[in-house]
Order: sequence, then C-alpha cells, then structure tokens
Amino acid sequence: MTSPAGIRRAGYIAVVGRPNVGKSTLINTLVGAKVSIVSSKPQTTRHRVLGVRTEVDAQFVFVDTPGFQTKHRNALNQSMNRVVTQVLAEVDAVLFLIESLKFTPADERVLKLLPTGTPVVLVVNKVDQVADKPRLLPFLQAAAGRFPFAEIVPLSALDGKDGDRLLGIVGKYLPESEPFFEEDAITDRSERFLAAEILREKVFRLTGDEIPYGVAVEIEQYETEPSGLRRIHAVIWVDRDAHKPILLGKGGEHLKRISTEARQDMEKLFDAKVFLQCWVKVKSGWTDNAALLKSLGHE
Ligand SMILES: Nc1nc2c(ncn2[C@@H]2O[C@H](COP(=O)(O)OP(=O)(O)OP(=O)(O)O)[C@@H](O)[C@H]2O)c(=O)[nH]1
Repeated sequence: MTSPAGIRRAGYIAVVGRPNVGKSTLINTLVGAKVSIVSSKPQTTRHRVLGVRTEVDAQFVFVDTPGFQTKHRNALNQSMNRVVTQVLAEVDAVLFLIESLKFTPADERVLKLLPTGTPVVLVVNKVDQVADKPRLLPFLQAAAGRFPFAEIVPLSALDGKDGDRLLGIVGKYLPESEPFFEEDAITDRSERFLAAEILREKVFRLTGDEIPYGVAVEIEQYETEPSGLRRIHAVIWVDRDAHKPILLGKGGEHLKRISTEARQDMEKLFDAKVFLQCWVKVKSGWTDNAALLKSLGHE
C-alpha cells in the first residue's frame, strides 16, 4: 500500500465477469475466509456477498456479483442483471475478470455494462493454465484496446501472492476514508445467510451434474441457544420430483453426507456446535416465480 502514514483508505469494489471466470475463487483468496461459493459449475452465485479485507492502511469491501445468464431468460436472470446494475453504480472500483486467452461474447456483454466514471481493473485470470506464456502479450494488448481500463493485471486467483499484488494495485483507487467494518469482519451477512451458502455449496459439490440450477436453500429456523449451540432447520428446494431421490440418495445417505459436511463447515466458521436438520422439498417452477425468489432471499 502506498498511502501516506496515518491515512486510511476504504472502499467498495465490485467483482464482475461471466460465470466460471473465477470471481468466487478470487474473493476467497483476497478475503482469506470462506464467505462465497466456489464450484466447478457455472451460475452458483446468486446473491450479493460482501467479503472484507482489512490491511494496515486500507480496507477493501468486495462485492461479489452474479454472473450473467444469457441462455434462459426467466425471472432469476432478470433479478441477477438488476443486482449487477445496482452494484456497479455504487462502488469505488470494479474488477472485471476474464480468462486468459479467451474473450467470449459473454465477456463482451459484461464489458458493455462497465461504468465509465469508475476505475475498472481488468483481471486476466487463470494464467497458470497458459502453457505458452508469450501468447499472453498480444492478448493483453488486444484487451487494452477494448475499454479504457485503469490497469490490466494477469494473475491466478488461486495464488495468494497474486492476490496481495492485486490488493496493492486496487488500494490506490480507494478513497481516503475510515474503515466501514470492524477489523475482524469477514462479511456483513448474518450467520443465517452463511449457513445457507455453505449448505448450497455442499449440494452443488456433492451432487454431480444431475442438478445444475434448480436448487435453492432456505433456512426455515435459526436459533442460538444460551450454550452457543446453533439449531438450524433447512429446506433444500428442488424444482422437479425427479431431483428429490437424487438428493436423498439410497436410504437418505446422500443427504446425510451433504448435511454432515455442511454442519462441519458451519461449526468451523461459527466456532460453535451446530445442530443441522435438512429436508428436501419439491417446489415446481421456482426459478420462474419472482415472488417466490424474493421469499427465498434472492434480490
Ligand atoms: N487453474 C485455475 N482455475 C481457477 C482459477 N480461478 C478459478 N478457477 C477455477 O474455475 C472454476 C470457477 O471458479 P469460480 O470462482 O466458481 O467462478 P465464478 O466466476 O465465481 O463463477 P459463478 O459463481 O458461476 O459466477 C473453479 O473450478 C475454480 O477452481 C485460476 O486462477 N486457475
């Protein structure tokens, strides 16, 4: 960080990019705690998730925005695009992620939504996958011609050192300000929200390709007992009858594994004992129902 001694900077940074470019991975690397979802499947991030990183002289508040869904135009996608537009109007800097040596029509659509009055840093991710490094240079030059980027930073979101380098670069664009969050804050979202995120991640990770998008997690009940024990009742909503047995598995074994792994992650994150009960229920057509989406916490 280069700000003069005693001066603190703080600001909001949006992370945008098409699905699967590595936004969640980058945020996890930058924030150093598991507050977002990482999955090999596209379009797992539907919420705005704030991750906070506090350095000696700057605080970075990252806003993880959903990827753009362009294949299916239903209520879920429209709500996603609204979130993106909202987020971009509010921030101090934008990180626009693309993948090394790829610039797809989906990237182009994200590019069109970038603000011109806000510094945009182009993050060229997954450089570790490029065997032939000299091929990067012309790619970066071409990218520089597409938009007045404030900076262009090739990196691997999996690499902590690259993350620190990026922080040094982004820090310059943050305004002078007192920090917004307590030093140890990792998120402004409640435990209840994090519990849902963790459970949703387990469903995606452990269920394979059979259930790509039609899954939502709802925390019906969340209680902290005087002993510190968290008592959580969760519903995993699926939009087809056929998906229920897939999630349950033989004799309920699969659901048991999902909930056990989710509980273990929650206990680690909350530093407390967790009692987690999960049900699988079918709600047909939920991805097309804006009112229901809202009731499930989607914006
Ligand atoms: N090799 C390599 N893989 C990466 C890198 N960054 C992310 N990935 C992988 O790319 C996949 C997608 O990463 P995510 O972080 O889930 O992508 P995302 O942009 O958040 O995706 P959505 O949530 O769908 O918008 C995961 O399998 C990551 O492990 C990287 O720098 N190098």
